[in-house]
Amino acid sequence: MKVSETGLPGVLLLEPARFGDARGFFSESWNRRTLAQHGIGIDFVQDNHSLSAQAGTVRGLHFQSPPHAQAKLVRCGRGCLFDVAVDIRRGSPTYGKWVGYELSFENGRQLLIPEGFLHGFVTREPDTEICYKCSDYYAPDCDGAVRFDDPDLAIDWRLKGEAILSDKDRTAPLFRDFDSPFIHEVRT
Ligand SMILES: Cc1cn([C@H]2C[C@H](O)[C@@H](COP(=O)(O)OP(=O)(O)O[C@H]3O[C@@H](C)C(=O)[C@@H](O)[C@H]3O)O2)c(=O)[nH]c1=O
Repeated sequence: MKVSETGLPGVLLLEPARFGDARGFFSESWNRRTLAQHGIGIDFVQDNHSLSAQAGTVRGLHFQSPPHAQAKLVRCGRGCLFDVAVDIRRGSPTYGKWVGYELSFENGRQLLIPEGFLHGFVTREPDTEICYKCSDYYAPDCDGAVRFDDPDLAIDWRLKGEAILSDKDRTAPLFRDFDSPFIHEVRT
């Protein structure tokens, strides 16, 4: 397992080992002990899986507020997607900054997104599946969103045409009108 830091402290890129043979490959997609050896001790309680039929489908940018904030460990089960995390911890030196990585069935990469970040993705291929572990249960009352194409966030989604969106995501608030429930904790 290779673990790399990203431009946002706490957001990590994980590359689990793959063991290829004549049949295909084997890979441990999640191993609590291996992650603990890398200092990642998140207690995941829910696995999510969604399919997006068309390339250019955007889901996000989403979060759940405390007390049901979620850390997420994201991977692509089929196809290819561009996965994005945005720091929304007020007072953070990287508040409003984003990172994005291509996660695909081919590359097997995973993105670890802690609490206090927006999460979203765009699919690059038809019939793309995303699988992610969450550290808290779905809590619709704590569900929130920010517009994926917000001009202040200026995320480069590299979309070729119009994004395919849910009604919720189409009407999400702009970042400047968004009152983040997260505060950056300074560790001494
Ligand atoms: C997220 C979620 C949704 N649902 C239901 C609610 C709704 O009827 C249906 C579709 O929900 P949504 O439109 O919110 O699904 P989607 O737009 O895929 O939402 C997801 O987007 C990505 C980017 C995330 O990071 C996730 O946390 C989640 O917010 O599924 C659950 O039952 N459990 C869940 O955990």
